[in-house]
Amino acid sequence: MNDTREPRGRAAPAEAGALRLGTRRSRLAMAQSGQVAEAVTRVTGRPVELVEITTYGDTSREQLAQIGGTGVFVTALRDALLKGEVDFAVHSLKDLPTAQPDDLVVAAVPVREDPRDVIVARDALKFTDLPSGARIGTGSPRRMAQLNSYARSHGLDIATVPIRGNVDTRIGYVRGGELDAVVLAAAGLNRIGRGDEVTDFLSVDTVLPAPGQGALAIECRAGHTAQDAALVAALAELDDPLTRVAVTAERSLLAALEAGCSAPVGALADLLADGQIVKEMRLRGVVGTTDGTRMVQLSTTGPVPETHDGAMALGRELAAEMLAQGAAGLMGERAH
Ligand SMILES: NCc1[nH]cc(CCC(=O)O)c1CC(=O)O
Repeated sequence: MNDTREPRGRAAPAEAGALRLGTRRSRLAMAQSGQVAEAVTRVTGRPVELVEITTYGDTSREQLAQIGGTGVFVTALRDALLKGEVDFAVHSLKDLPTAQPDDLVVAAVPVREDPRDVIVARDALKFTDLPSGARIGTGSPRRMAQLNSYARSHGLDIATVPIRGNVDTRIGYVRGGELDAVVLAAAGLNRIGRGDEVTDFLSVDTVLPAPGQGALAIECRAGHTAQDAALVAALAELDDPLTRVAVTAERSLLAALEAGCSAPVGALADLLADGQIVKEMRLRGVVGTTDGTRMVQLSTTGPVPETHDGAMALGRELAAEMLAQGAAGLMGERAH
């Protein structure tokens, strides 16, 4: 067992052996890790072994996962990477802090899933068919702000109700009759095989998704050893450059607003195509108070940025315009 790796203090992946994928054990994390594991085996020819990383958050109550819990999990996965206990990790990009640690690198951002938010409502109801007085559960200030704003401007009498918990718990509120609907991300439901429970897709014109929603990040050590560098290079094959440029712009906007993953910020970069030819990219951003009374929503359209710096600049520029319109003053509050 004691091989030559030990004295270097950092276990490198065994040559041609299994790659170790660090994962949380939640249903969503296991599903997306399993899906990425298959893709990684396809491009590297190596088996992938899932290594469950448990944290205080996993062993205590689910609530913690909501109260800044994602940060706790990301940190635990990153620690395992840095210690050499695992070779790579898969994160939901929308839960990943915008600051990138020096010793780690996002080796791939695979093709994005559906970025939209959806509702799961009783009686297969569509969003606009929810009756007067309907109660919609969501713990996200971003979703609350936009749903309440839409309801105000369209004379819809609905109430957003703050809830917490995993997907099962949330959908359980609808099945149990406590709520008329809950809002979730299409991508998460699809990944755990529950996409058929969606009763309506919210147009991104109504609710802009969270920056990076629907996209994954495959993170590795930044290539200080030959094995690390080889893995980073191999995983690059799973990168989708257009998804990466879009999420880079969205996350740059989030960072420039100095907002965290629980802030009421929506952002989406989409590509305007002419047939198969991508023509331009449009970046939209929104910030609002959770009651939906005050919103700043802007967009910009231009050539698809050709570099990382270009995508970063696009996000920063839109954020600067939003800040000039008072965005900072709308981000102070939090959901109860
Ligand atoms: N905050 C929890 C979370 N983080 C990632 C997803 C799934 C969607 C995605 O990968 O963007 C979800 C669930 C949800 O918002 O419904």
